[in-house]
Amino acid sequence: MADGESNGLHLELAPFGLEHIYDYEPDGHHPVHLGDVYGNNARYRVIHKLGSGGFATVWLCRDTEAKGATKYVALKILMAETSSDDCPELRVNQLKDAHSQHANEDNGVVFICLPLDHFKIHGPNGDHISFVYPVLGPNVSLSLFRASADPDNDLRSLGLQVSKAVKFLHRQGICHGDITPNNVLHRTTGLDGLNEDEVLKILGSPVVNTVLNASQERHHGSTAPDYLVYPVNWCDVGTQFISKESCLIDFGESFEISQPPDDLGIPGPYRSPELILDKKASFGSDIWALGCSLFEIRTGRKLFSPFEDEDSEYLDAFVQVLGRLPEPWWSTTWEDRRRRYKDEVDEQGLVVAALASEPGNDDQGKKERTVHPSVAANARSLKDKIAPGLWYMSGRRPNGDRHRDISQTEQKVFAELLRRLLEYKPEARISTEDAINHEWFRL
Ligand SMILES: Nc1ncnc2c1ncn2[C@@H]1O[C@H](COP(=O)(O)OP(=O)(O)OP(=O)(O)O)[C@@H](O)[C@H]1O
Repeated sequence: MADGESNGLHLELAPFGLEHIYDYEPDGHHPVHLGDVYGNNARYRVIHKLGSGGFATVWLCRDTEAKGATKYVALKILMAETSSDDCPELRVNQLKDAHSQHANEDNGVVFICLPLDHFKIHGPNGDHISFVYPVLGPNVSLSLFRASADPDNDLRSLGLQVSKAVKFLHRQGICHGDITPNNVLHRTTGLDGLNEDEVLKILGSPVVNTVLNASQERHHGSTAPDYLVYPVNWCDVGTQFISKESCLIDFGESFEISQPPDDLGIPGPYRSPELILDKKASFGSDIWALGCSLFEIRTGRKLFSPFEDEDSEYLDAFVQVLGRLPEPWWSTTWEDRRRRYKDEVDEQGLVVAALASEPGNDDQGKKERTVHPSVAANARSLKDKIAPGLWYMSGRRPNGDRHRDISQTEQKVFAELLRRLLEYKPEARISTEDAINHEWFRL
């Protein structure tokens, strides 16, 4: 029941899907309650929660100054400690300017979530930079699969939209730094113009989780809210409100190409080899993450998802599918390699396990053949990885998994695109400019 003890507070109900209660302290999250108002002239009134991440909470608000029809917006409130005047998320303002200069071009900016407004909130935990964004829906997920008459085409189209968004960013000299399917959300449609009751009927009424102190009583401090709010559950929202158009969010890891950071907070499955081995971030690391994301969008599965979330396990997963790493990574930089793999590859160019018990060894492979068919456990190429097709796992309903084959032709063409996005050396990877002209997007 308890969810973090550091500020002495805990939650009455399960903490799943909620921000950490211990992040409600000085420099942390701003405490928000339903009905609160923010912005100039108290313009934005909170009516629901849309989500939270490691650095922010995101709220559904009614824009009370909208003329004519009702209008809803998403209010993203950054933690105070990430609200510096040079915080990466402010880069979206720069993109907004670039957008107004190139408004009429088909340049991918429509697939980037640009702010409508921004301001600071002064609260008990500090000053919080806050952005007003359009209200977006779920990340690329079952929703589309549920609704689509032609999921193959729709998923490729989503892939093209993300690629175009990244192309636009790179043209502006900006790397996103955190390209993952979690940061690609569907746009919503049909909410503006409805009254608040109607919107809550569609999205579900907010459910709250009371914050308690060590004596199991409601707390009375100012740094935490009285309750946390569970976010909208998009699985229960009618697909007619979820558009087939997508939008890239979260610029919290973004950087100018001229000033790359020493590392990125991007999750393991999307980290490129040069990020892991040389701590180098560049356009190339975005392209690698785009390749992993396109695979996941199209197949519903992660391309690289070792059992343990550790660098060496990811490198292992790469060489199983993509072959030996180039030098000096293979012989020098990846210290654990010699323990795992022989120096030489086999006659087909595949890596050879050094020990009988290591991944890549056939005996190990045989044991793994009993796993779920969506897991291409013995895949030794990108085509092998794609071969199990599109899978959506439903943790919610028994037998709720959904499957769809991917044609042999598409497997071959898609593997060819991924191979070019996932070249080991970042400078050898295809640019987004060339990627969007690839045959896969025209199937
Ligand atoms: N404009 C939006 N409309 C609807 N929901 C949104 C919007 N922006 C963000 N969200 C939801 O809020 C969650 C957190 O947002 P975001 O990823 O931008 O926060 P963060 O703290 O910067 O994230 P992270 O820890 O993932 O880097 C998202 O995963 C998404 O579910």
